[in-house]
Amino acid sequence: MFKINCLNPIAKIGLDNFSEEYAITDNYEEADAVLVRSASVHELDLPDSLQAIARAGAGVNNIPIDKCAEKGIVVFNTPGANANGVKELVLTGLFLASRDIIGGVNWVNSVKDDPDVAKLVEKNKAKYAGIEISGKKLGVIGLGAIGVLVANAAMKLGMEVYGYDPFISVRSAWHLSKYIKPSKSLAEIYKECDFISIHVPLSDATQGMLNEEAFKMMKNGVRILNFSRDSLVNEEDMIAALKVGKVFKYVTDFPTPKMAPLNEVVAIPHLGASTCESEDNCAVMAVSQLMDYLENGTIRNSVNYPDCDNGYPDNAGRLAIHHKNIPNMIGQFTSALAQENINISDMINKSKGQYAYTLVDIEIPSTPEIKQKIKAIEGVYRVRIVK
Ligand SMILES: NC(=O)c1ccc[n+]([C@@H]2O[C@H](COP(=O)([O-])OP(=O)(O)OC[C@H]3O[C@@H](n4cnc5c(N)ncnc54)[C@H](O)[C@@H]3O)[C@@H](O)[C@H]2O)c1
Ligand SMILES: O=C(O)CC[C@@H](O)C(=O)O
Repeated sequence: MFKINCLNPIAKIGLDNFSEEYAITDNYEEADAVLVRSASVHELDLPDSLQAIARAGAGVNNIPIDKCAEKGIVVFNTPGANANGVKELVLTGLFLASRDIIGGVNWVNSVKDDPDVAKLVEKNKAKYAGIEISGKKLGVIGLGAIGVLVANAAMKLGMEVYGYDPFISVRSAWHLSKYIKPSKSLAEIYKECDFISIHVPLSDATQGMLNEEAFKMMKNGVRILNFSRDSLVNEEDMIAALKVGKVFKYVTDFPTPKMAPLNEVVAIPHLGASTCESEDNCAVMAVSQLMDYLENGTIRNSVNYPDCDNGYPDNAGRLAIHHKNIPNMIGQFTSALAQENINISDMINKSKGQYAYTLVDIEIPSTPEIKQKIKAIEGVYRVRIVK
């Protein structure tokens, strides 16, 4: 029986896919695997029972992925599963940034009981006027699952779209419209674009990338959209740029105490992935990946371990070994098994950065003694008996 703990509410359609071999537990400390959305795992201990964490979503900055890797805990996410939900809100954001729609609606609410409201509207509406997005230049930074959908959709709405992503995947490149202009530098995006939307993961490399230096290069009155993570933007620098009108509107899915009260900021309560469809897609994908990992040792869409699939374990035994990606690990595994006169019937080894993963199928059922022998090898983080 595998015990699953949910750190956030997870869509029922996903949880319903767990077979009777699984039980949902309220006790994180005894969980074999955890499902999470935005709850932070950084402050939590990682119990020895924990084998996997599945993020029902894209961003994994709420999970200590290296610490997990070193304990042999595989961290999954669900690439693309909520991308359409986010894209639709980004399109909404483009329109909210083009005229002061929120300011105007709030003002109408403040005068709604006035019998002369219709006259007041005609007298005051100019304050909330703006521009059309058609014909304007949009810069999309990060052309992954979301960025590509945003770029293609904005192009269809008549925008001239520039895209920047030095690490674009083949899959994304396939899906990107040929009408999107590839930018060679961020500077080109900053200098050319009337609207800029950022779709990169938060990391040491991207933290604070929209800062004073970047704003200096931008057009006066640029509109900036951030549906990725708050600290991609340097808050003080953004506030300064808003005050002088360098940035006309900042639309963000991540309100902060300093940003939320500003008139030039449209602060949305992290709603990007909050649609029935996105929540269902993420839950179904996360649960499927967890089950395949727990039952077969298969890794799909992990952010700290490599993809690795040796199918259903149809030999007598299977060991899943998490280890450092250094020379002579496989040699030591095979020697250890040979010393016990155990024949290997199949084996697969994959690596991702400094971490590696080996699935070894053997001709006898795995035992705690075999597990212990492999675990004793220097550089091994975890050994799991799959079968
Ligand atoms: N608001 C929400 O509810 C919501 C929902 C989903 C995702 N997100 C956020 O959006 C981010 C993107 O999601 P996604 O599904 O498109 O992820 P993704 O992994 O498919 O795409 C990210 C893209 O950013 C690119 N990239 C990385 N560093 C870059 C850099 N320095 N400059 C330019 N491009 C760079 C990568 O090459 C990749 O193509 C997530 O990491 C998450 O933080 C927010
Ligand atoms: O789960 C959510 O609501 C937010 C998800 C989103 O921020 C993500 O990175 O996928």
